[in-house]
Amino acid sequence: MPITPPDQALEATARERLAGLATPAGALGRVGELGVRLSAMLGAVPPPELTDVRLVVLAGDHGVAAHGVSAYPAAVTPAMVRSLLAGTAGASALARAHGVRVRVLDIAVDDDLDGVPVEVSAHKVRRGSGAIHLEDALTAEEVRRALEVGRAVAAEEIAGGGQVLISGDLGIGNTTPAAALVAAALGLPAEDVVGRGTGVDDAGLARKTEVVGQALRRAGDRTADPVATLAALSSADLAATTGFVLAAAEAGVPVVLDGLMSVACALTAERIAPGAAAWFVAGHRSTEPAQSLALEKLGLEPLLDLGLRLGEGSGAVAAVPVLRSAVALMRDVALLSDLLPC
Ligand SMILES: O=C(O)c1ccc[n+]([C@@H]2O[C@H](COP(=O)([O-])O)[C@@H](O)[C@H]2O)c1
Ligand SMILES: Cc1cc2nc[nH]c2cc1C
Repeated sequence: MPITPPDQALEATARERLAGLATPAGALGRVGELGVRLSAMLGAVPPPELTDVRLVVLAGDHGVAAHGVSAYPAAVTPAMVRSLLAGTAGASALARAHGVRVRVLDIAVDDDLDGVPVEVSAHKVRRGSGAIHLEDALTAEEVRRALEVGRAVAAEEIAGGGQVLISGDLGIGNTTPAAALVAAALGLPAEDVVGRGTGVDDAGLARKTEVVGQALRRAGDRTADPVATLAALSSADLAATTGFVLAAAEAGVPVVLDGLMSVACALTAERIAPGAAAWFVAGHRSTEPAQSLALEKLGLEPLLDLGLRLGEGSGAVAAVPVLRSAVALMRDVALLSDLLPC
């Protein structure tokens, strides 16, 4: 589906309102710019209060995790799914602090998740995804299903009243396929995109760079096509995340992007449907180099830069108060013309 950009006329009206506020010209800096963008995206000047912001964490495991690319074992993935469900993960704490709803979905966790509510795995595509340096992450049919799952979940959240969506990720090893997606999209070598993820040492970083390089060579010229790239180099959870952000952009609903996984999928969505990035707000800058490279390509400047590298949607959730600040300024500040005698 083609992307309809945010309303240009509303953006112009919002820009006029910002210029007329009882502040020195430009004094609201990028918060003012965000207020203008949110007005256009949310369809009103001033924009409505953000009372319904929704985080969906799409979890999955990755074949590369068995090849020395992470500082942690794959057993962490199901453990953190349970923690998110219990409300004890980092993103849970931030979401509670900032009034953000959290939904956790098992898209490709390599575990039965016994005892976890069945709806958490209702959209499961498969257990784990292929080790991308040795085999394709997904079949073409699995890519199609994962994209569809992500789209369906976004549609559910929008139908339920979500004004702003956030995609969160969870899965040991996922910074390896995400870095590969960015390298493929930007035509960069492995050395430029690979970071330390959960904190691998120098030997781990070298292994990870080799894995990404091998994966890119294996994918060959399929990287010219974004959907073929998802089959070769991503995972079911990353393909679902791509479908999630794509469907939000198609529906004209803003998405606050998080760290590397969220931004790699946003970049893939922009490759599939040019113009999607107009609906994305960069929540924060991750420490992963590929995230910054992808944000630059998307033309997005992150709101926060706090050295976060947690994932789970945490950086995007931390940025929600900045979005609410932008909305409050657009709504509640007087016009200078109303304060000055004529
Ligand atoms: O959001 C990020 O940019 C980010 C950067 C580093 C690590 N993470 C999280 O850590 C896990 C992946 O790290 P790794 O080293 O196992 O590839 C995964 O669960 C992510 O949510 C997330
Ligand atoms: C403990 C832990 C929590 C996480 N949350 C997202 N990725 C993670 C990775 C680890 C290792």
